[in-house]
Amino acid sequence: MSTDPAPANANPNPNPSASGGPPLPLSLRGVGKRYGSVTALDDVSLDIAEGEVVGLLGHNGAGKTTLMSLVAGLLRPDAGEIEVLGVSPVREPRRARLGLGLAPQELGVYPPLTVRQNLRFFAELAGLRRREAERRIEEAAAPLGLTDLLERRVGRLSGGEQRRVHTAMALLHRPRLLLLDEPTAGVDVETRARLIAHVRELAAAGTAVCYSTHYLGEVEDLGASAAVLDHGRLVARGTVTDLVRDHGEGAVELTFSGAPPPLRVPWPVTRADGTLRVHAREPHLAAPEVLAALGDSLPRLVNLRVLRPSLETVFLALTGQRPEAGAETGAPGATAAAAGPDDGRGDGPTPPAGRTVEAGRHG
Ligand SMILES: Nc1ncnc2c1ncn2[C@@H]1O[C@H](COP(=O)(O)OP(=O)(O)OP(=O)(O)O)[C@@H](O)[C@H]1O
Repeated sequence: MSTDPAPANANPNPNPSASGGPPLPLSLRGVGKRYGSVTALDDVSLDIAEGEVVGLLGHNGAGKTTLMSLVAGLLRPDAGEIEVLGVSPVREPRRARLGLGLAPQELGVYPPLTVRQNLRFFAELAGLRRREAERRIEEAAAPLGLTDLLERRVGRLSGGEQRRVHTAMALLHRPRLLLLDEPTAGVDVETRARLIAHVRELAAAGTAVCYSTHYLGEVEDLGASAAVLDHGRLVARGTVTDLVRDHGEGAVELTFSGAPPPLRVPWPVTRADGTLRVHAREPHLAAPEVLAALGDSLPRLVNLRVLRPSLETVFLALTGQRPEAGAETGAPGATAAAAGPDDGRGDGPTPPAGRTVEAGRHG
């Protein structure tokens, strides 16, 4: 994964509507949502401007799907205000829906019907007349590589092809706000590249896109900015460059056979799921000293990774866990074996809430 890409669509003015411009494609203010005793979203404020792609990041259960469902009017918020192009999906759900397209995480295709019949059905639901619908079907199918599959039954398509059909359905009425909930889950490299290229084209033409994913590389490929949810709270929002500057500490990551040993180094150390992370601004320079500090435990070291500041280390710093789905199986946050204060050298970051410094030498 490369770092510091030039964000193609960073939003210089986060809230044009507040300065008297046209309404934003999406505006959330203090939005909260609970399911019984579970707080799925807590005081979330987020804007998406015309032509902006926002990569919505967060671990399983962070609140991404809930956010999209609220915006699409499928759920009602318990607190706060949502506007889609200036229209409230709570007060005027039908009008708000006209401006948005949603491709939910769960596939919503009808296997016995052909691709064209599936798309036609959704075009009709979106209120398109027959001739217009046929034009839009061709228009949505081509960039997603579906033209040659239009007369095939969806049930006979591969999983990745079905997901492309599912995505095309959300595009038929040319929405100004597009909500894509993990659109590349389970698709191959080619489908992913095609989808990302098309999202970039749509954004270049002015579509605002909220794109949830567990693959951080996609945020950079999309030229997107990022919004990070952690336990229902929006913990970061900005361009990749800004987030890396503000939160992108580096780390030396060590994996051992058996339990990680205690480690005395002049940088903060955290442990999560059997992995030690030594947090240093220049991890490649810290690595030799970290190795030397292992002493008798060195033969048990099975992997060492130098994590240069990137969106991945931003995510780690903010959530305490790796980004990939299923990469971490433990509970969020790191477990402290022994707490100790920062050494005050200034080259190690202060771990955020939810992570505990394990052992830092006082120097
Ligand atoms: N219908 C529901 N009833 C009760 N709890 C729910 C319901 N839907 C979601 N939750 C809970 O709300 C929280 C947020 O879930 P949500 O599906 O929005 O997360 P997510 O970020 O989309 O996760 P994933 O990456 O797994 O799709 C989780 O704790 C989840 O268990």
